[in-house]
Amino acid sequence: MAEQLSLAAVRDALIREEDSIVFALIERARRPRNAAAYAPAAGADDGRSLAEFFVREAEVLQAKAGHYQKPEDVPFFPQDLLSPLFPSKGYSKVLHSFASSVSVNDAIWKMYFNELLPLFTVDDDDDYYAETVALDFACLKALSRRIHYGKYVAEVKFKDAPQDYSPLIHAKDTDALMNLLTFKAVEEKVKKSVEKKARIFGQNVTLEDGADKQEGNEDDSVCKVNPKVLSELYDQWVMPLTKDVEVEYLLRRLD
Ligand SMILES: O=C(O)C(=O)C[C@]1(C(=O)O)C=C[C@@H](O)C=C1
Repeated sequence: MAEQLSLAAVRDALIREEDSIVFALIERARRPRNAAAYAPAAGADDGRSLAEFFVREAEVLQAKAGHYQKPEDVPFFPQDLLSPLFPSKGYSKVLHSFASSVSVNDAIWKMYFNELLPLFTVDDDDDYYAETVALDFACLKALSRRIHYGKYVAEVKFKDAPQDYSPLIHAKDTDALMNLLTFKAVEEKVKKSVEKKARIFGQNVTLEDGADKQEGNEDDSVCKVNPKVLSELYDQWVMPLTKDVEVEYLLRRLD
C-alpha cells in the first residue's frame, strides 16, 4: 500500500482488488464444484481435505519466498509458517504495529467454502481436484487481501478524524464505530461496480459482427459468473467483513 495514505488512494486500491476477485472467481467457475476436494481425505494427516492441505503447503512456500510480510497479506494457517529465506527491502509501516495480527480469515474460509462456492459452481465432478484447489487458493487470497485492506481504510479514517473516533474507541463502542465508518452510498456504488465488472470480464468474446452484447442489453445467463453473485458477495460478506476488520483495528488503535 502506498506510503501516502488518503481515503481516495485506499478506495482506488479496493477498486483494483475487485478485478482480482472477479477474475479469480471466473477462473474457478471453469471447474465444477468437485466436492471431493473438500472432504476429509483418507490417509491424510488429521483427516484434512485436499483443499486444506494445498493452502497450508502453498502458504509455507510463499512465506519462505517473502510473502505475508505486509499487513494486508494474511495467511490462513499462520502457525505453520517460517521466516522468509530471502532478504527484501521491507515495506513502509504506515499502520499501527499490531496490524498484522488483525485477521478475519477464519470467517472468510467458512464463507467461501460453505456459502459462496455453491453459488457460482456447477454441482458436478470432473476429477480435476488439484487444479480446483489451486483455483480456490487464488480466490481465497484475493478475497482476504481486499478485506484486510480495511486496516488501511481504518487508519485513514482515524487520522482524518481522531476527535470523532477516539471517544468511541475508549468506550469500546463497537456499534457506534461501525456506524461512523459506514458510507451506504459508497457501498451501493461498489456493488454496482463489481456487478458490472463481472458482466464485462465474464463475456465470451466473438469476432462476429453484432454478436457481442451491448451494455444495457445484457444476458447474464451467458456470463462466466453471474454478475448478481458478485454484488451479493460484496453486500453479504466482503464489505461486512471489511468493516469488521476496520472495527477490530480501530478498537486497538489507541493501545
Ligand atoms: O470506502 C470506505 O469508506 C470503506 O470503509 C470501505 C467499504 C467497502 O468495504 O467497500 C466499507 C464500508 C463503507 O461503508 C464503504 C465501503
